[in-house]
Amino acid sequence: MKGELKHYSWLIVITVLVACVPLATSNDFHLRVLFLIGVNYIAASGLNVLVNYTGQKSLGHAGLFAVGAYAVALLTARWGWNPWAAFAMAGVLAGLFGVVIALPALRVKGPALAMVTIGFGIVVEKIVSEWQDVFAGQQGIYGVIPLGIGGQMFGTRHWVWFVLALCVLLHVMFRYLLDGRFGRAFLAVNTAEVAAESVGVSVYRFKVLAFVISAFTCGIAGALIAQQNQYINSDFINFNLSIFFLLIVLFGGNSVYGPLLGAVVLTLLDSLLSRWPDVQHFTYGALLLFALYAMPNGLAGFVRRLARRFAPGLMPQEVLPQDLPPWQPRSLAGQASPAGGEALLDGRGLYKAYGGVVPTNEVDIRIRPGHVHSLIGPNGAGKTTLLNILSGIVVPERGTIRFDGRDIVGVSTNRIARMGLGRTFQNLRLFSDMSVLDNVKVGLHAHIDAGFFSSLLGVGKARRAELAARDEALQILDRLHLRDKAQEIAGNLPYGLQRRLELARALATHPRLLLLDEPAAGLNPQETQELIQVIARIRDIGITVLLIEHHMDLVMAVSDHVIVLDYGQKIAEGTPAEVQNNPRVIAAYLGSEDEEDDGVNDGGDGDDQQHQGAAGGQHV
Ligand SMILES: Nc1ncnc2c1ncn2[C@@H]1O[C@H](COP(=O)(O)OP(=O)(O)OP(=O)(O)O)[C@@H](O)[C@H]1O
Repeated sequence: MKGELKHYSWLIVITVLVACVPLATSNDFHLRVLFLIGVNYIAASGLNVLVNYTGQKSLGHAGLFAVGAYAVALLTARWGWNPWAAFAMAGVLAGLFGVVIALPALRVKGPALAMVTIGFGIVVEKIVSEWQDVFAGQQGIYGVIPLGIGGQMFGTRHWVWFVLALCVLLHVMFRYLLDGRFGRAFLAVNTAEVAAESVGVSVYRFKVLAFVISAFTCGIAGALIAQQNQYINSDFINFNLSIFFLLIVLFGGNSVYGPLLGAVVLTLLDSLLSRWPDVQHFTYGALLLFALYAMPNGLAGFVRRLARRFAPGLMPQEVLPQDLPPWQPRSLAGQASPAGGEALLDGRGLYKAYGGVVPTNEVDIRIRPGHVHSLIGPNGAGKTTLLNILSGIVVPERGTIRFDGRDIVGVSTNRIARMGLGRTFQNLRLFSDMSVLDNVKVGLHAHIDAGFFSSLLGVGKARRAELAARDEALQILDRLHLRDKAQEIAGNLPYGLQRRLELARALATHPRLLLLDEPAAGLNPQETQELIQVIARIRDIGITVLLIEHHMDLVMAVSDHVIVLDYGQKIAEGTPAEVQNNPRVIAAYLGSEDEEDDGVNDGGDGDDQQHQGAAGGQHV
């Protein structure tokens, strides 16, 4: 991990300094502010995963804070639970509520998601203020039992030390989690959901997980407030609290350190302005606007930019290993290929319509292992739709697909990717804010043996798996001559290299079958020549390829087998030479008076479809 020693040295120094504050002062107000900074950091540390990493903006997390606060209140004051057990249960219950609000979040995005979370916050607010019998509304629940050790309840100092210890623990755990496989997957879901699915990341699972993590930390924060005050009432739970939490993470910025910066600055500001509530709300609004406008990456991003500019030595830069052996795809070793003439992928009678347009019309497709297959056809012939069907992005209305002996119609894209079907996209879908190396590491996601808890705790196994993934990602980059770009931001690469990076990411999934959607689009002639060699090398290492291309030179140079689509129907297939001389193919590309009579365009409402010949020079 980057700058490990330096990080822990700083962490120890800061922790010791903060821990000394309660010894140096007995001023209750100052200690209370310190305690609140810690509580707000705890709430924001999980919300950071949801908002900044996964891109899900929530305006209802006061509701989850309430779940934690009322859980400890009811469990200890009403039902006599041990305060530690109640504290732990508060986090668990809030986590479960996180699943509840995650479910609508899987269907809606952006402003609609914000509305759903606001709705949740309002419902909780109403319940705790109106359901007097249980939650006692504004009057509140007294007698909440605080935490303590050996029968001694925590005093103000102990609370500060306890919250400090929790903050340090959460910081270390989130740093492990977010620097590894899970952090990359959250960011991937945020940047390009379809691409994340295509490399084996379940968007569904990671969105739910992010909600659960954020709910857990907000629940813990609520429990801390209720137990420290020994009291909770409905006035604590309001929309402003949700805004405050969101503001901390947006203002803090997209980094493990963001919530800390946000919590320190905004809690101090909150304490300073608490005497003037009107100015307080105005200031929050102004800060939010300022943060979004001037610091799109928050305070952490701003500090990072300053450090890069004025003190680059402070920025940790991972030292990458040199002289790694050439890459060999692990998953192919020892895997039996389908025997003899058996197809690796066998699609039959595939049909998909969009209204009157039928881009896939009763198509049969057989992909033989170890061969390069090309899928060609005029613009709008249905090539990308067919690729989307094969990779699970589009579900066909009819037809069957067997991949490697298993039926994959209706199976999620991420599961199909894990079975060994990798792909690239016609319009690049890189994780453009991540480094080149991290893009490839996301490709390796399903092959990194590090579960949630071992990643969170940074156990040896997870860290070794991370290092192995880094080395393998470098080997793949080396194979595609991108090794020297490993630490650059993917979105900053020239277009041709971005295309190559997408190919590297797809290779990292250890595909048995690789689908390439117009891999030469936008490449110059030299890059296209290099791509021909790359595809041949991919085939030589045992990966079967199906590619869509308009560049006929490339198709003819690399293909063992060519399939031609027109108006959603397969009109020809065979060797490049056979297809090249097929009159139906020539007619489809150049147009022919006999077209109508040939029945080539019988599929769907062909007349409605835009049917253009291939671009100049792309004749068969
Ligand atoms: N989600 C969709 N909704 C409606 N129509 C769609 C959708 N996806 C594809 N189509 C239509 O299906 C037809 C085939 O599109 P597709 O992208 O599969 O063709 P293509 O052969 O890959 O074209 P190109 O070579 O231009 O990329 C087009 O008419 C397109 O507008």
